Amino acid sequence: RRRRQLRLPPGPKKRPIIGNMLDMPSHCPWEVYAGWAREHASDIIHLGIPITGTSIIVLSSVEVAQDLLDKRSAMYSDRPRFTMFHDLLAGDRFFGLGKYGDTWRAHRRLFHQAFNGPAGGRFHPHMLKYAHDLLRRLLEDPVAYADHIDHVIAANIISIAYGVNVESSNDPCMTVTSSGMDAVRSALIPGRFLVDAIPMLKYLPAWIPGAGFKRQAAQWRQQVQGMVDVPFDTAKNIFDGGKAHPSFVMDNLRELDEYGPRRVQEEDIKHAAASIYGAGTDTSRFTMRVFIRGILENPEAQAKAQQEIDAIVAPGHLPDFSDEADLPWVSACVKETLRWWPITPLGLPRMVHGEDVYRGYRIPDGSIVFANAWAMLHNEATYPNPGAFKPERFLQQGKLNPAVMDPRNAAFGFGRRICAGKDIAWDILWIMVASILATFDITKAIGENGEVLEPHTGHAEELVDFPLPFKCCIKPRSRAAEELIRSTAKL
Ligand code: HEM
Repeated sequence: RRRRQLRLPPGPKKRPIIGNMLDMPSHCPWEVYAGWAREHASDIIHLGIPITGTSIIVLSSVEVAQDLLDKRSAMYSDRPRFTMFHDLLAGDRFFGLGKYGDTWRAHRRLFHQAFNGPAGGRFHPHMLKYAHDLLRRLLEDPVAYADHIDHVIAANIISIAYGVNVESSNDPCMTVTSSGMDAVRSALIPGRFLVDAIPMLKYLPAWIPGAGFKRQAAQWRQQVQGMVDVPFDTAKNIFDGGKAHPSFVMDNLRELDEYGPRRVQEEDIKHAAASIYGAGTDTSRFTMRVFIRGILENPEAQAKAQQEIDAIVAPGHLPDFSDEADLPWVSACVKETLRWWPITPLGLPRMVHGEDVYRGYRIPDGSIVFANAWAMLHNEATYPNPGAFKPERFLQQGKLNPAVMDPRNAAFGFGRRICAGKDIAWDILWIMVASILATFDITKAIGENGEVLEPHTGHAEELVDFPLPFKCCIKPRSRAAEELIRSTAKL
């Protein structure tokens, strides 16, 4: 009872019954939340809607996020449930959005074995091959750069997950996964389905007028099933035919063959593999788009990174992972990309289990918690002039400056549910950024009358926040760069 008398964290004034219902931002909520945190001088704020029983906590500093999501992870590691997505579509099969329980633990373990730290190095040859494929595509058709990034990232992730080589966007592995992701994205749009606010509606029969969401859910369920089954079955057929390319699925199938289902289950391999695609594709491809957008803001950074590459990488060669330690400018560009425009600005939501007390404030049981990565990565005190794309902020005397917070500490989340692919995500981004900087100049597009076209600032706010495609000019740096790209081995 004493706990219940404690104050909630500060936040915008609540009206009777509806609380903050009318305050809920529909546009860039991360910026609005950061403004409220400043206004109330508190890096933990609360929003509530008593009539629906909704309680939202927003964390705006790395310190509070670590205190709660890391140090009290037993209470803060679950995800909220959305009736449309969880009950009618996908259940807990995608562990990143699923319950904090045994399935999550089993899938997370498989990820850990495959991707954490040095383990992810096994996939460097895949990443290098696809980075070179991107260069070839950019050379042939630079205008469609965004499509090439989308294709190559998706193909790269499929090859890491399944060991299947997809060359064209019409490959069934590519079309089913992309259609499955469309369904996942659509089902998770906040506020789109009444059934998320009134879960009882899920019991309506599908034929009843007004129950169109159930028919929609049935169609999306099939798309999601295709995304889970088709690439896995393709990989299994190749594996059963006696070939095994290094990949998440084939490595685990081999383990299943050797040790039986004691250590790993086929269903877990299959669903965890779908999570690699589900969680890794949009995040990585949109972050690459942010990189291109950022470089347009700061041509000097591009020139500096290129000078560094020219000094370190031998003529006639492209950057490789072994160059990473000697290319701090390239790493600074990737860090600044993650900081400048975090594509998951509010991370992925958590749900609190049990009443908690923090800094004298009451955190109600069942609250939804957002770690506002955008606020942390745009904090003036940590990153002066945060709205500018300035990779140099991470450098001191030509080296990475350890005193400046690594944006990975916020961009990939916190605690036990921190991004399970953060190490390979970094590697995929790093090698693509290094390869592009080594061979291309990216500049603003030129209009018909020779005028410089400023890239628009439009962005899409879905599950992730990302720049809508913008025009730019991507040209090989020299004849030698062009020849180097043409000389790379085809997939
Ligand atoms: C730039 C690329 C990426 C960004 C910015 C990113 C960001 C995030 C964030 C913010 C979370 C939520 C963490 C939390 O709740 O605290 C997350 C979760 C996750 N990410 Fe990533 N991610 C990226 C790439 C990837 C890749 C390539 C993979 C797969 C190989 C991946 C797999 C996952 C999974 C499975 C989860 C759920 C973890 C769990 O709930 O236990 N991510 N990611």
